[in-house]
Amino acid sequence: MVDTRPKLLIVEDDPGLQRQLRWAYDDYQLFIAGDREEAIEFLRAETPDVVTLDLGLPPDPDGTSEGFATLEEMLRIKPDTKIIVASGHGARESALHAIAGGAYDFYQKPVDIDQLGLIVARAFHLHALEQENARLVETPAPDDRVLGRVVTAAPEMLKVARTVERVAATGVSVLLMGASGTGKTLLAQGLHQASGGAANPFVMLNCAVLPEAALAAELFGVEGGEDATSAGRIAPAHGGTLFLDEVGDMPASIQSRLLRVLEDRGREAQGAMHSARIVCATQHDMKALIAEGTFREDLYYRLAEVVVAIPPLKDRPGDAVLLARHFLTRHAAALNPTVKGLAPDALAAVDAWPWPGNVRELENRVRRAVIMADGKLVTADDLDLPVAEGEEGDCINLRAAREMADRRAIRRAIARSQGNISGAAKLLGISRPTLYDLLKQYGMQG
Ligand SMILES: Nc1ncnc2c1ncn2[C@@H]1O[C@H](COP(=O)(O)OP(=O)(O)OP(=O)(O)O)[C@@H](O)[C@H]1O
Repeated sequence: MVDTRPKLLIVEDDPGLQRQLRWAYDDYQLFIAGDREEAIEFLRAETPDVVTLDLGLPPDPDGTSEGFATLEEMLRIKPDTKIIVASGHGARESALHAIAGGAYDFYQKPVDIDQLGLIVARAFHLHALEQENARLVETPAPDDRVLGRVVTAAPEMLKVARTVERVAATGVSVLLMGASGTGKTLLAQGLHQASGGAANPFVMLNCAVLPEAALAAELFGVEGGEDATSAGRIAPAHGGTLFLDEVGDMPASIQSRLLRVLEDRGREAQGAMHSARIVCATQHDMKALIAEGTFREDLYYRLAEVVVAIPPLKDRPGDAVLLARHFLTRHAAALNPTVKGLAPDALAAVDAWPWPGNVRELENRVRRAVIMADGKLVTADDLDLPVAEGEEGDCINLRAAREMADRRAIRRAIARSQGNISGAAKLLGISRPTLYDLLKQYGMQG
């Protein structure tokens, strides 16, 4: 059977530690190298995503020169490898130096297997996110779209889209249930497109917003009126799709009238064929509204022949990052073409945030971040999201933490010196060329 576990390479010359580490990682395919040559061989042959590297390797087991040479060579061969370096007692300096040289993180010897396990798991997670991001950059957007404009790769949402597609052709009434911003309107539009009546109008009426009289006029028409709407959206021969948003807020009198119309329509098969198809949406628990007497049960069964539950964004693994990329590309083109992507801390933050406002919140944050970003990459700070901690709440990626702190300080100094680079450098206590180097390194604008 093919082993599909992620690959972890351990570069460690101490046989005792090798044994200890070999038993510690059941979740990964392990490769253990005792020196640089072996490590490079494994890297080329197995292309592991994550490597733990002891800096003290033969022929310099008490120094760090061989470890640094291995680090450099590995990153040259496979720059996306997440390399976690081990530093001995009092060797924090060399660990920081390794991070400046491209290592992902470090851990202190003697090895604490649990702590190292967390760092390794986080490295795999981040690597997977970066790969996903790179894949999305390369993949033309329409591949991740269903029902025309719904962007998703989550099985939970693909199932929803498939259900909508299937019912589109049948003419049954559909109730879309989901929290605010989950995409109910978008799905209703998708359903309309997928149904034969796409050439006919898509009419949306919000039952929570329209005053009762206006809602009644829209639905049932105005006596004596002459234009198309005066006959009412629900009238036979109107065709198309009538989308009743927030249907749970429909006033009682309108509920009764609508039920009568639908019952009549059910009796006249001919009329039904040409009249509008009704799609409803709600963020309320309709069964609870029925139980408390605010919504008619008989009308509910007319309107909800098929009920489609739309999962919140937090329950669609991977979709937040996918959608963030999608909105970033779209808004950057219009608002700030310098912006090209999401920084690693932004990716991790988007992935970790619970998105109480669902896709609408995500789109708003990305739009604002695209406007605010002062470099090529949008950061967690631009998105106004907290930087994601490790799943267990500890282990810091020092390089990312340092970069973020640098970015914040630089931004502040430039703002305070009103864009004057010499002034900003002075405030930061560094030379002008160093500030220019940092601006270049972080893709920021002076
Ligand atoms: N899967 C998705 N792919 C692309 N865009 C999406 C997706 N889901 C939602 N959106 C976008 O997010 C925004 C909010 O979606 P939508 O208006 O459909 O949500 P809603 O559930 O109807 O919200 P509300 O209950 O507040 O009316 C819209 O701009 C919509 O185009």
